[in-house]
Amino acid sequence: MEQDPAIRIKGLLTQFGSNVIHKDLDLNVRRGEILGLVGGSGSGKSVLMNTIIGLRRPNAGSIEVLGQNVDQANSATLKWLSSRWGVLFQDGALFSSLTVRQNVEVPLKTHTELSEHACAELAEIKVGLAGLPPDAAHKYPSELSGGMRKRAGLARALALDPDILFLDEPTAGLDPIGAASFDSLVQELQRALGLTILMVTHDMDSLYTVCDRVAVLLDRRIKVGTIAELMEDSHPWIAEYFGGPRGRAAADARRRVTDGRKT
Ligand SMILES: Nc1ncnc2c1ncn2[C@@H]1O[C@H](COP(=O)(O)OP(=O)(O)OP(=O)(O)O)[C@@H](O)[C@H]1O
Repeated sequence: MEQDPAIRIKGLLTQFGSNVIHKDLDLNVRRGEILGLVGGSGSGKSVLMNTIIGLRRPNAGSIEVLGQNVDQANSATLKWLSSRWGVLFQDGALFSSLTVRQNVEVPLKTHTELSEHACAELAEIKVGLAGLPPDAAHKYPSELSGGMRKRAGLARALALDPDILFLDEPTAGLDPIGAASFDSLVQELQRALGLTILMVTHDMDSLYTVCDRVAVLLDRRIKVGTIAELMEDSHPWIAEYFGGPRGRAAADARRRVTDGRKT
């Protein structure tokens, strides 16, 4: 029997005035998978993520995360849920007046009764887990490169050992080497920690390299499948997305890597 999904969305309606963003949208995110979320600009990817994490109430429909109904959750349940998920916002969303270590300590101090010393030690472990050198813990966000800021945001998202990670365009703005190394980190963390990951991305290489399945936000609803399955889809946007020049280039690059491993 299939396990309950980590996230179950049923019949979601999202609208701003007369502007309908999602309608009759269904989505199951399986436990332990890395699901990429793609869609045209303005199709509602960020709004969907914000709705799943309770920052916005759906106009209709239901959202369950780890078996709890988010839209009807009381503040205690929401607090519990927010300790079970970690979020990496697009710009890292770090507090600029706090060092990296202090940023990572924020969720620890909000959600646990740990001592100052234990919070500091745990925060430093998470900084290392996110692939940052130890001295980065004492730096301010303004002293870090874009890639390091993303890793610092990731360290904070991992602070409470979450079950689910939400990543909003984690490789945007990174050079190809930085992006590839971030992708590897995400994959390693998923395997080591058994995380469920929902990742909004426009990065074709990330989709091919790290995602188990891809959810396409299209015409206010979601179509989900492996890339191979989606490539069989006749919808013109999906065909162009995966069969267009960037999609083909990413597929070729992936094939070369896989062939290289076999020889
Ligand atoms: N607070 C708001 N009030 C009114 N409209 C909003 C609000 N937030 C988002 N929207 C609208 O919802 C739609 C979806 O926005 P969203 O930011 O989720 O798109 P997206 O798919 O993440 O786009 P991109 O890939 O460009 O970041 C857009 O048309 C946007 O203008």
